[in-house]
Amino acid sequence: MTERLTTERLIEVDAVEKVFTIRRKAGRLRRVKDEVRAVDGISFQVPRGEMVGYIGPNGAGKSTTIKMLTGILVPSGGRLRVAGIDPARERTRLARRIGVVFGQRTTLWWDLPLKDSYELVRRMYRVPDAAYRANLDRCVELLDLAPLLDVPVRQLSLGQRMRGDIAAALLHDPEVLYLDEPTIGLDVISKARVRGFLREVNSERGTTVLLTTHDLTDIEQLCRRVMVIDHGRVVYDGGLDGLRAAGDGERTLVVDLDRELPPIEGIPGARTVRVEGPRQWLAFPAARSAAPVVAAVAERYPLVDLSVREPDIEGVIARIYAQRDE
Ligand SMILES: Nc1ncnc2c1ncn2[C@@H]1O[C@H](COP(=O)(O)OP(=O)(O)OP(=O)(O)O)[C@@H](O)[C@H]1O
Repeated sequence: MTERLTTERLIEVDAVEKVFTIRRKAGRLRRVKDEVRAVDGISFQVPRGEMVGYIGPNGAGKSTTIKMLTGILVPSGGRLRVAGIDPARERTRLARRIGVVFGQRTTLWWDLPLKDSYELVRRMYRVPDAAYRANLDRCVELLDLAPLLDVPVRQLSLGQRMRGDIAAALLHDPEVLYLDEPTIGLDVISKARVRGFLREVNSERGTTVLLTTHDLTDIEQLCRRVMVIDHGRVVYDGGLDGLRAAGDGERTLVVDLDRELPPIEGIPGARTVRVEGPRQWLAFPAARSAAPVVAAVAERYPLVDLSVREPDIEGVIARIYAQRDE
């Protein structure tokens, strides 16, 4: 039973802290120590097979968390387990079970053709031949890598290199994939390709994914669950819909009336924010149901058509950060 539970919760983070001590000059000779609490008591769990967004403003502690989850950094406090392994203690054993992509830098060998980098990964992780072939073929096909295999990494464009990096992280069949900004700097088409591939990896292979990004479209398209971190603490952990509500966001009811009319008035819990000809926009709290607003409008106005728009997630998150800073 215990074994089952530990394998189900693939990532376990319990009251984890990371404090950096930095020394800075204070006057001509004196140096003082400053402490930066990069991660300040974070707890969460990720079950096997989930794809979770891990977002937050610059300096929130996202990369530090991922570095602790890979074993690169040792936590100052708390407890971490990935696939039942303590990352800092057994970094090498863990490396066989995880894949990591840091969007800002490559893990590939700069001067080698892509396929030689992959060969090195195969040897490093002692990937059995059949599994290596199958994984490589799949990545080459889905990430369109065939024309790039003989090209030295340094000659690849950012988008090509990113696809190459993602493939390298998956050749040894990791159970967990950490992605730190995997779509940074990519054009629209490359982003779509990378997202499609990640969706496939998660749904077909059941790979658990922790995704850090500043591009909220990544989150909207890939993750059902999102964690928001700010000043080293988790300030939200839940579904995207709940996030919209938590940010005190508003949804918008767009109604088409059968003719131009003055702004709609007297709808409980809603206010008209825009009028364009026969079309009007009414804002209401994201956490509330649209049904009573629709019913109240339909009762008193000649309603022809309607739609409900979700709050813009970017605005919602900006509001959450602003609330925290207040
Ligand atoms: N090696 C280090 N030494 C000292 N301070 C550090 C170190 N690494 C990170 N920090 C500090 O810890 C805090 C969290 O940094 P981290 O890189 O984890 O943030 P982030 O959420 O990944 O930000 P970004 O979105 O900008 O990548 C920041 O204040 C950063 O300056």
